[in-house]
Amino acid sequence: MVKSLVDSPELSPKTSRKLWMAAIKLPMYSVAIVPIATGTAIAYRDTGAINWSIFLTFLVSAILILVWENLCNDVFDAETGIDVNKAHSVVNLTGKKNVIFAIANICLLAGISGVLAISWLQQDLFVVSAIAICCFLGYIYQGPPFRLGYQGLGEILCFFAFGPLGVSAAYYSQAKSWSVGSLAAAIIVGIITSLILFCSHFNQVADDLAAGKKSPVVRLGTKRSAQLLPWLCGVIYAITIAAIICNFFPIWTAIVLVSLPIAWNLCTFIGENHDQADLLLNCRFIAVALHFVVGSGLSISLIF
Ligand SMILES: C/C(=C\COP(=O)(O)OP(=O)(O)O)CCC[C@H](C)CCC[C@H](C)CCCC(C)C
Ligand SMILES: O=C(O)C1=CC(=O)c2ccccc2C1=O
Repeated sequence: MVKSLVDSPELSPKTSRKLWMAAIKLPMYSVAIVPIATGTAIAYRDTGAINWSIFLTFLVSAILILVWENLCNDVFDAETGIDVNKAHSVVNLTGKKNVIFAIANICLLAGISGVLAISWLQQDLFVVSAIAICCFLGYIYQGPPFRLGYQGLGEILCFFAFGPLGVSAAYYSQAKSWSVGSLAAAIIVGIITSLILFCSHFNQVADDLAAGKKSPVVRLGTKRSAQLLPWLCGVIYAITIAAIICNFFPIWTAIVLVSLPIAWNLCTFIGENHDQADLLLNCRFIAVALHFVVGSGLSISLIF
C-alpha cells in the first residue's frame, strides 16, 4: 500500500500544485505529437493531401498511449521501490496504485481503439501493428518481468518506438506506403526523443544505483555521459544536412538549425553541472524544448 502525499498535512496547496504539474509533465507530451506530425507532413509532401480525421485521431491516440506509458511507469516504479524519493509520482501523490493502473489501461484501450479505427478505415493492418509493437516496447521498458530500462536499454527502445515505428506508422496512415524521406526524418525524431530519456537520467543516478537500475548515465558515469551529449546533438544536425544535400528534405529544412542555441544550452548546462543532481531535475525539459523546435522545424519545412 502506497501512502498518499496528498493527505499529508505538511503539504501546502502551492507545493501540491507544483508536484502535480511535475507529475503530469505536460510539455513531455510533445514527444507523442512530433512523430505523428512529421510522418503526416512527409506524406503531404509526397501525396499533396492530408486526411485530417486520420491525423487528429492518430494524434489523440498517441497522446493517450503516452499517458498509459507514463502512468504505468509510476505504477511499476512504485513496485520496484525506485520512486521512494520521487514526490512527483502520480502513485505517490494519490496513494492509489490500483486506480492509477486502471486509468492507465483505459487510456491504452482508448488509444489502441483510435489506431484500430484508422487501420479499419484503410482496410490494412500496418498502422495498428506498428503501434502495437510501440506499446510492446513501452511495456518491456518498465513492466515485469522485462524491465529493460533497468538494463540501460530504454534509449534504444525509445528510438525505435518514437522514430522508425511511430513516424512510419503516421506516414503510412496518410500515404498507405513507405518512403526513404520518412525514414531519414524518423531517424532524426528517434535520436532526439532518446536524447530526452538520456538527459532525464542525470538527476536520478543515486536512486537508480540504489535500486539496481543501470541507466546509460549510471553505466558511463555522469562526466562521460555529459561529454557524449554534443556528439549526439551533432549527429542530429549532420543527418539533417546530409538529407538536405541528398534531396530527401527541401532546403527549408535548414530551419532546424535555429535550435542550435538550445542544443548549446543543453550541452553546456549538463556539462558544467553533470554531478549536481538537484540542478539537473529540469534539464530534461531543455531536451524537450530542443526536440520540439527540431520536430516543428522538420514538420513545417516539409509541408512547403
Ligand atoms: C516513461 C518513459 C520514461 C520515464 O523513464 P524513467 O523511469 O527513467 O523516469 P521517471 O520514473 O523519473 O519518470 C518513456 C519510455 C519510452 C519507452 C522506451 C517507449 C514508449 C513507447 C510509447 C508507448 C509509444 C508511443 C509512440 C507513439 C508515436 C504512438
Ligand atoms: O518522465 C520522463 O522523464 C519521460 C517521460 C516520457 O514520456 C518520455 C517519452 C520519451 C522520451 C523520454 C521521456 C521521459 O524522459
